[in-house]
Amino acid sequence: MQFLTQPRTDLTYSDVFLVPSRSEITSRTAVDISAQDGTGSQIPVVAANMNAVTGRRMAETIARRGGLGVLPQDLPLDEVASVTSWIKSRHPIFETPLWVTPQDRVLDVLHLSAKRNHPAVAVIDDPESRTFRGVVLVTDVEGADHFTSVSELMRAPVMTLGADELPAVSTPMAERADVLSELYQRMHQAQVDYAPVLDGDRLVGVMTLSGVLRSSLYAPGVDDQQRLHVAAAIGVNGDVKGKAEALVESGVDCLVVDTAHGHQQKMLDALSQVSHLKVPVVAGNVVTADGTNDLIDAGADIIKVGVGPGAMCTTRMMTAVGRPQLSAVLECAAAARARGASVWADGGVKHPRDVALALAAGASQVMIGSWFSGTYESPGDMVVDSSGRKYKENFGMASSRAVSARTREDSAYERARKALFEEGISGSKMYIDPDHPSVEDLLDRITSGVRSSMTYAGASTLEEFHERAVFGVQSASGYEEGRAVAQSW
Ligand SMILES: NC(=O)C1=CN([C@@H]2O[C@H](COP(=O)(O)OP(=O)(O)OC[C@H]3O[C@@H](n4cnc5c(N)ncnc54)[C@H](OP(=O)(O)O)[C@@H]3O)[C@@H](O)[C@H]2O)C=CC1
Ligand SMILES: Nc1nc2c(ncn2[C@@H]2O[C@H](COP(=O)(O)O)[C@@H](O)[C@H]2O)c(=O)[nH]1
Ligand SMILES: [K+]
Repeated sequence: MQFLTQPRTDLTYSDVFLVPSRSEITSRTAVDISAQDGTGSQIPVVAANMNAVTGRRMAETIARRGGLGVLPQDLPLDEVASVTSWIKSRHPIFETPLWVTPQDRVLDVLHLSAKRNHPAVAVIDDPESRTFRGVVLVTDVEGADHFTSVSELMRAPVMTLGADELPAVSTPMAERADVLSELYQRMHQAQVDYAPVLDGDRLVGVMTLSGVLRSSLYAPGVDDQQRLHVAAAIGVNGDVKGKAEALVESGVDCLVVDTAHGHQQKMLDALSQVSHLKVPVVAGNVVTADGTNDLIDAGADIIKVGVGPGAMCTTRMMTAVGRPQLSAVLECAAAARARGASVWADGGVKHPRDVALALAAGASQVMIGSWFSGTYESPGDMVVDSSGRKYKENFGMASSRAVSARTREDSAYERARKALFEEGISGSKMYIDPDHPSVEDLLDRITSGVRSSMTYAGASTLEEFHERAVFGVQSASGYEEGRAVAQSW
């Protein structure tokens, strides 16, 4: 990468733009956006290890589209093991259905319908047999009496699919896309946007119309047994070796050792406890070449970069410590690349352009928290405000809310002591974008933005994107000029 003119100050994403250059790439779909950092991610997007961001649904959904979810360090080990085995039992192509039984009520359907962006909930006899009975449309339950039973509203689906009609995950991508594009046409013509997938009379999945399209475009992120992959985080305290080994034993594919100040002795000690593990080890957070080199020396494969850019983060206001994120990524990526290691750019991403900039600056992947918390798939409950807008609550991992939950078992004194060092906000409303309510909608926007950005630079891989990128520094009005104008001036 290069700058048009060498900057004299540290910069963040909004401070820069990318200059287009001559391109031989004929289509935005012809570029490869898989991450080359040993994680097997097919798109360079990671869901952050934050309690309000990544749970089982987020990790599953993002892996099906080629990204990676990191389960937070606050989940007990047995819970991580159960979530991991659940994710690994999900189908890499069929979407996971929301289901109720005929005895359930409208209330149950309404509660479930906020969990995924599906237009219907399947009805099965019972969770063991999973014998398929019909569907309840979300539009049918809206406005219905909350205690009406599912059996009264249930209807036959317009279309069902046999599991053997759909391609297997081992089917080559081009062949898979052919089958799925035909299926898309069939569903579109029949005006069907939701089809249960059956094996005999057993419900094994669903395909939504947008899911069919996505499965033809995105390859899932899988382990060596073709099961969806997942990462998990640990902190630097306690029995790091024991915890890390237990996570890997339970099937976690990538380990993230995470603390606010990654360039500290406790982190180096923690890394010495986990470098024998046969999964990629990510460590952070740091913002300097020195920090990057020390963590690589201690055994990390991937360095997580970012102090203070996070939307829930008050570190810079509390301590003045951190560094504008683009410069942090540039410096750490250069250091890591010189050692054959990689960096993840963590925090501060609000638009697809920020992802493109981090990748152009040399990151192998980009970690996103708050933006993803305002989606159907994040773990929080959907709340409706007084004006009828839907939102979810988000909070920082160093906020009093997270710290008081994390230190539940400590003595009152220890809890009070730890509560003093609050570096995050406890309550933030993340509104659901009505046009892009699902994390998959956000992934569509991010990946199409990145693909397009790469072709403007004439790059067919992320490696070439980093090599060819030309950055310019812009004024605040330069940034403003790039924004769309929603009404006349
Ligand atoms: N990327 C970022 O900018 C930041 C991210 N976070 C996130 O918050 C979560 C909690 O992290 P964390 O607060 O590190 O908690 P951890 O539970 O991981 O513990 C951090 C340990 O490091 C010690 N420590 C020494 N110096 C510092 C320091 N400057 N800041 C924090 N701990 C320090 C602490 O000791 P003692 O308590 O005795 O001081 C404690 O033992 C993580 O998910 C982290 O990623 C938090 C802040 C910034
Ligand atoms: N200083 C703090 N940083 C935090 C806290 N919780 C999370 N984080 C960091 O933010 C990123 C995600 O950034 P976002 O802009 O996408 O939300 C996350 O991965 C952490 O590194 C916190 O309480 N304080
Ligand atoms: K911030």
